[in-house]
Amino acid sequence: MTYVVFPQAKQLDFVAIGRLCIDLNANEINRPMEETMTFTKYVGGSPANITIGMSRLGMKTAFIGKIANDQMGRFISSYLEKNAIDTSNVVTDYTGATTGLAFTEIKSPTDCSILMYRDNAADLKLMAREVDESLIAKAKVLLISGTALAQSPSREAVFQALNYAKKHGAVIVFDLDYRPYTWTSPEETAVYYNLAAEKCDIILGTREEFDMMEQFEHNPHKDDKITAAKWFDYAAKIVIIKHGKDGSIAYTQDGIGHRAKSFPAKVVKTFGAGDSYAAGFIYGVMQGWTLEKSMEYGSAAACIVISSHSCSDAMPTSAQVEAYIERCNRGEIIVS
Ligand SMILES: Nc1ncnc2c1ncn2[C@@H]1O[C@H](COP(=O)(O)OP(=O)(O)OP(=O)(O)O)[C@@H](O)[C@H]1O
Ligand SMILES: O=C(O)C[C@@H](O)[C@H](O)C(=O)CO
Repeated sequence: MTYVVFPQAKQLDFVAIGRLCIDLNANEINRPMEETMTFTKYVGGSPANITIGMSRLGMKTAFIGKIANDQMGRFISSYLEKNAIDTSNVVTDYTGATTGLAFTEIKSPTDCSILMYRDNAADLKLMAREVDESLIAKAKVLLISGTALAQSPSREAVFQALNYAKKHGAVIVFDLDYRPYTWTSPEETAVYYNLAAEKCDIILGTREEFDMMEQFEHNPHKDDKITAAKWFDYAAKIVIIKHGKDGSIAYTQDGIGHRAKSFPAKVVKTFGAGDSYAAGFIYGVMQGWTLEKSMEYGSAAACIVISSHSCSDAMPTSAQVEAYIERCNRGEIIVS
């Protein structure tokens, strides 16, 4: 059963818009930030990570975003280029904005948090007029991510990208990626998330992210099926609700909830799971696979990333995902 039809004639597989930043991941893991002395630098930001993941899986990708006019900004653009991502629409800020930094604290494999430095962040300065219509016109998929909606002018840039994607028939994917620190109030957040979600074909988020969007609605038991059903009255064809290590469920317009098996992982840290899952899942549905197989692929990609130190750098190739699934099937990954 095909739930989403991708415009196959287009030359670019995937373009994402939004956050490009730096992750500084603690080297001394299993201790609090107060006791952490050294960090390793990686490219970060959820949509950037997903694009890197798509590129590693062999897709033709591009990114739309804004970087600071400094060494960090140049590090980000050169990393994207090394990963075969088209950066022609990654523009540079000249107002003195800085690159967002995410210091990650890894207290234990299940207790991780992110300490953000995002004042005057360059990625949120992207303007609607800087979004290249011709790039979106040639893309099969546009991915938006919620954090870029948090402030103007980046918010308008995302809505402009959505207009172009609709005009040119790209499939639109919304990764909710809710990071409270860049928003001013829960009401503002819910309003803009809902406005954007109305336009999207595939919506991916955690239960908690959908709870945030539903704060003015009646879903007392946080029922995934009720959550998903709302979006089928708009543009959605697939709504995925993620539940961490308990896996995920994908709802389709026919009311069916599709579940896939999840895999064991020797977890180093939990962040990055959602980004690698998104890359693996979108890759799968673009190959014409069943939702179950695509979700399984996303889950295996997520396991690889959460078993690693980084998010972006650990994004797997197809060979790595397939090898991981085979190792799991042979019972070689045992989690104590
Ligand atoms: N501990 C785990 N063990 C195995 N698989 C996991 C684990 N945590 C997450 N996953 C896989 O990754 C998918 C996405 O994880 P999760 O629901 O935590 O997303 P997320 O909250 O968006 O991630 P992130 O922490 O990157 O924001 C899950 O559906 C599951 O397949
Ligand atoms: O910007 C953030 O919120 C942190 C990201 O850079 C980090 O890579 C992550 O959280 C992955 O999902």
